[in-house]
Order: sequence, then structure tokens, then C-alpha cells
Amino acid sequence: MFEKILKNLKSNPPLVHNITNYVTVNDCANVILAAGASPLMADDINEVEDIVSISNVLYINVGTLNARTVEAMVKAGKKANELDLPVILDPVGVGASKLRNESVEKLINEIDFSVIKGNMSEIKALYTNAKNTGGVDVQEDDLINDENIEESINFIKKVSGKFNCTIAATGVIDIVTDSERVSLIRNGNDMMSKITGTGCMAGSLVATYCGSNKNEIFDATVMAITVMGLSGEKAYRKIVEKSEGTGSFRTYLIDAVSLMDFKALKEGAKIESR
Ligand SMILES: Nc1ncnc2c1ncn2[C@@H]1O[C@H](COP(=O)(O)OP(=O)(O)O)[C@@H](O)[C@H]1O
Ligand SMILES: Cc1ncsc1CCOP(=O)(O)O
Ligand SMILES: [Mg+2]
Repeated sequence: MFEKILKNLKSNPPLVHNITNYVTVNDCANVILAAGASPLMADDINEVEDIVSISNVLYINVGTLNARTVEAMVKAGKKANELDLPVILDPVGVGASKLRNESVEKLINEIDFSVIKGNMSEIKALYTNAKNTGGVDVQEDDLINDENIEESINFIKKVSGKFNCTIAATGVIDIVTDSERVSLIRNGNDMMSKITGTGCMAGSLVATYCGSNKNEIFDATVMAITVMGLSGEKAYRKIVEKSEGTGSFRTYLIDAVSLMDFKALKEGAKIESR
């Protein structure tokens, strides 16, 4: 699976159109470059259709949404659907405010998404309209762990069925499902929750791999989440070795994505198919 996805990325590196937040935008651009693709950040309503038309995939992240960008997201998403490009949604912080809930509902109603990726609190808020008091971070009670794994898998499958797309729910254990296939990914490190942007970068990587593998959305998503987790492990080893902190961790994370190859993936991936 990895070999084919990587080969397609290498032979057809995608141009990734991102409409994303202003907190982690630079990390998203760098992680896309590190993976071997090209990022383009563009959110003006008068430009997005032109940009989608030259892109291979669209990543919509509502982290710092506002009325203006939501309209641009809808327009870009519709154009991407028309051109049959994968569209990825990161519903950052959904459940935390009325504006976020209404905007995400509008996006989901008007755009066909290939993948929705979020932490478990976001995925829960999406499905049940539950309040998300953690903001952009996962709430402690929602964390996916070995105790609640079966229940979590069944829940994420239901979410995938409802929204008719692949769902990637991230956390200590990540779950990816397209309703039928389920992969659990046990890569990653707790330090990934101590810097901002790991979720957004994971979304950018999902978009990157899907952009050159649009007929293999599930596998491309599993691969992206695995690359992110494995890179987190490598970055963590580096900072421990050098007694460094979270700032360096962020840099080493991007380094690790840029150095990732088939061999490292094959050796380090902790994927369980259910
Ligand atoms: N405690 C953890 N242990 C292992 N991996 C983690 C942990 N927290 C986050 N990650 C990883 O960090 C990435 C971002 O996930 P997450 O923190 O859930 O997203 P967000 O930043 O959107 O809340 C994912 O690849 C996930 O696997
Ligand atoms: C802190 C913050 N506030 C609005 S968007 C954002 C970044 C969230 O990034 P991530 O979901 O990757 O932690
Ligand atoms: Mg997030």
C-alpha cells in the first residue's frame, strides 16, 4: 500500500490548495513541501475558483474562519467537486461556537468531502452537536484509548456513514474508516499535543497524499496519518537526545516528514486493520 501511494506522489506531486487558519498556515505549507508536493494558500472569494482549477486537491480548515472565508470555502469546494478533485475538511474547534457549527454544517451540506479529519471532540461535535469546551484541543473525556476502542470504532463508522466519506479521528490512537475498512494507527507521541499545528499538518498531509491518489482515498489517508505519527516519534527521539523542548520538536517534526521513505514507513508503521 505505502509503495504505491508513495510512487504516485513522486510521479505526480500535487499542487495543494489550502484555505486554512492563520495560526498554523506556515507549518502546513512546510509540511506539504516536506512531503514532496506544492502548497498554495489562497482564500479570497474572487480567486479561489481559479486556484482550484490549477490544483489537484483542496484542503479546507476552519481554524480561524470568518464570514468572508466561509463563502470562499463553499465556492472553492463546489468548484473542486465540479472538477472531481478530492476535498478534505478539518472542522477545527467545531462545537465551540455557533458560528463554527453553522459554518461547518453549511460546508458539509454544500460540498462533497472525500475526507473529514479531526480530533475526537471535533468528530463527536460534528455528529451529535455536542458542545466542545476544549476549543481546538481534544477534551480529556473524548480521547481514544484501549478501553474505549471498540465503542470508538463503531462510532466513527457511523460518522463515516452519515457523512458518506472517509473519517480520520486523531489522538493517542488514530482511527481511519470509510465505513467498511477500519485502520487503527498507533504511531505518534504525546508531545504532538503540546504544540499547535499537528492536527492541521496531519490534514495537509492527508490532502497531499489524496491529491496524487484520488482513487485510493482511504489508503492515502491511512498513510498520511501514519507519516505524521511516525514523524512525531522521530522528532521526540531527537529532542530527548539533545535535551531540547517543544520549539525544536516542531522543527524536527518537519525534518522527519522530509526524510520519510518507504523503508522507514515499513519498519515503523503501527497499523492494525479491523
Ligand atoms: N498523546 C498522543 N499520542 C500519540 N499521538 C498523538 C497524541 N496526541 C496527538 N497525537 C498525534 O498528533 C496528530 C494530531 O492529532 P491531534 O492532536 O488529535 O489533533 P489536533 O491538533 O487537531 O487536536 C495525529 O497524528 C495524532 O496521532
Ligand atoms: C490554536 C488555534 N486557534 C485557532 S486555529 C488553531 C490551530 C489549531 O491547530 P491544531 O488543530 O493543529 O492543533
Ligand atoms: Mg485540529
